[in-house]
Amino acid sequence: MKAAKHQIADLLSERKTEKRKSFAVLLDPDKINLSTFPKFLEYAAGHGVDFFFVGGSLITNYAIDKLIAAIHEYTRIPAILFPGSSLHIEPTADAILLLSLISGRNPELLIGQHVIAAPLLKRSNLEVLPTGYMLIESGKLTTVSYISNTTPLPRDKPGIAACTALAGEYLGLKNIFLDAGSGALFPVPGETIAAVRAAVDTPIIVGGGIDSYEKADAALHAGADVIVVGNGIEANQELLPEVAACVRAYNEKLESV
Ligand SMILES: CC(C)=CCC/C(C)=C/CC/C(C)=C/CC/C(C)=C/COP(=O)(O)OP(=O)(O)O
Ligand SMILES: O=P(O)(O)OC[C@@H](O)CO
Ligand SMILES: [Mg+2]
Repeated sequence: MKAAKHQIADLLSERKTEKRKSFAVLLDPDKINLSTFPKFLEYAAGHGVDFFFVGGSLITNYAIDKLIAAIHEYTRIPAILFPGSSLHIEPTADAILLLSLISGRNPELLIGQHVIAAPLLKRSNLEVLPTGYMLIESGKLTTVSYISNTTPLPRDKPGIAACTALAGEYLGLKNIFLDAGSGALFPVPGETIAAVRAAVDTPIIVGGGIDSYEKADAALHAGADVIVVGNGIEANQELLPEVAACVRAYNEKLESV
């Protein structure tokens, strides 16, 4: 096997050790207007976004390559694929969250798509980030739950989430992603994040329904390492500097201790 790239994995694990938090913006390829995108990219870079996650459960507009090219042209922010299927692999991205949907029992999303993706990933120069992906019930049926044909974990059972994450870590997954689902009514509960934080040593990514400073802050305090925001910023771009300020405030507080 050719030498693997570890840049983003190393960054995530260093930041986790230093308890420094990161902010990822989810870009839905179906919702990006390429003519206004450069302006948005400069705005995001100016406010200190750490990562772009690029993807969706269902993508109908196959312009991921153009989106990645613009990210590289206008920013130095890593473009990380967040794929719903092996059709969403774009080799010009910097990395890919190789999700295994461990909260579900759909073999296609535990290992099936990965077998199809493996030779493409090997040929690409993508950094592979093996990630245990867990859906948490969030008050409504989300696109990802419907498309994946899986039942999310109950939101009042942090113990099940902790055991699932721990099993994922024992299986060798290097990150845990707790997702309430895009546009969730309720974000992942703090108790669930805290239980998973206590169970595993991996970086924890948290997303779904984070649409305010307070919700971002609650997730960070519960133990999230990376906060992901998509829909909230699509609806109101002012949310981007708000969440960025929340992550920055958390990190600055650390430095002053
Ligand atoms: C192995 C490879 C390459 C792919 C499979 C990856 C797996 C297991 C995916 C799990 C299931 C899945 C469909 C994940 C998609 C997650 C995602 C990018 C969500 C973003 O939000 P949307 O669900 O698109 O919500 P909207 O309806 O708001 O657009
Ligand atoms: O769009 P939102 O609700 O911010 O969710 C982001 C991401 O975690 C969804 O997979
Ligand atoms: Mg989408």
